[in-house]
Amino acid sequence: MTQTAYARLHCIGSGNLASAGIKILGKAVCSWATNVINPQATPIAPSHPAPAKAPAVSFLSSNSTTVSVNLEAKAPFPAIRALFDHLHSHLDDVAKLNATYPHRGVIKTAALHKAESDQKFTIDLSPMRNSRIPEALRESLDPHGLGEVLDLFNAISAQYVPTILSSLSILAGTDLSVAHTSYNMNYRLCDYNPNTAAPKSSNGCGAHTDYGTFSIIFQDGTSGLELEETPGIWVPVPGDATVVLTGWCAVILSGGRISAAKHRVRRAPGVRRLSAVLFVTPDLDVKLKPLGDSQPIRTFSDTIMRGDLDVATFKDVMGKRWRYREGNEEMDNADSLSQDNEIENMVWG
Ligand SMILES: O=C(O)CCC(=O)C(=O)O
Ligand SMILES: [Fe+2]
Repeated sequence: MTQTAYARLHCIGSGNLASAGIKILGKAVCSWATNVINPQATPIAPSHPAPAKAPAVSFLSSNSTTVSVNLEAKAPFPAIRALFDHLHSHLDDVAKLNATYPHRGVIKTAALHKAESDQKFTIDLSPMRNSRIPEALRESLDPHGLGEVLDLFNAISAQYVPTILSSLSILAGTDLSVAHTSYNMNYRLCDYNPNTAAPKSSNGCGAHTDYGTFSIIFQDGTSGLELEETPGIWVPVPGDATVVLTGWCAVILSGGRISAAKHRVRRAPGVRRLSAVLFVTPDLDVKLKPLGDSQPIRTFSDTIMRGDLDVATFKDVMGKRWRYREGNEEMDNADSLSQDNEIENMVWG
């Protein structure tokens, strides 16, 4: 993959990131950082060295969990658009792809017939990376954008995941890379296409906090992504920004030193928006409890402190809610709790 353009990347950060080689640009750094990091905590350098050329960081908003970083990477949106366009008009290829992963499906199209769910189409590329897709089928989709998209996924993972983990380790005060040895990742393409069951609905992606360690969100220039700065107050993210958001696993592993931003995507009638998200999660067998020897700065549930919850179980609980919100799975007790409510109960007790 050739990388020619600079993208703005927003990720969790603070003044401490300077010691990871990341240049702080925003004046609001310190006021924001105190919301994320225990000011008393002594940062512990992670065991792996920071890369020589680290991305530059600036702030997205005064007190949310996001800052912006310059990255030499950009998602191939023409290829992503071509892939979605091909699949929207070749339902036989959609059926073939989904048959390779019958458990969940590769392409989610619930928005075509469910007006209440998130009004978007998604393609999950992790089954393709795991070689579940027969070579011939994969190759037949390469000219329609798949090849380019997978190349980008692999390049970004190799180039930026260790850098971001390294920076987050400083915020966490402990080496998070020990919980990320297997590169447990998913790469998801999203098409907020106006052509769904509810064309006028503004609900592109319902409010949620990602469950993993962090997610990198690439956008095609179209706005719609919003962060919850304080409860009920939503701040729009510029449509041309690339964003790193931390998730629940980062909150737990860092003993509460890292927080996680709730976010959502709003649709404008008739406007198509594409995004590509790289989700990074701890290894499935990792016990979700604060790592390292430092005292957690928040009070976690007994289940968390005992280390009774592993990543695979957490993913299972969260995944059911996630698929319900996206319209891809039914739930018996769906009305009683939201995705975040259920996770909050597990994490805080
Ligand atoms: O499409 C976006 O910008 C964000 C999507 C998202 O938050 C998610 O898939 O978890
Ligand atoms: Fe998300």
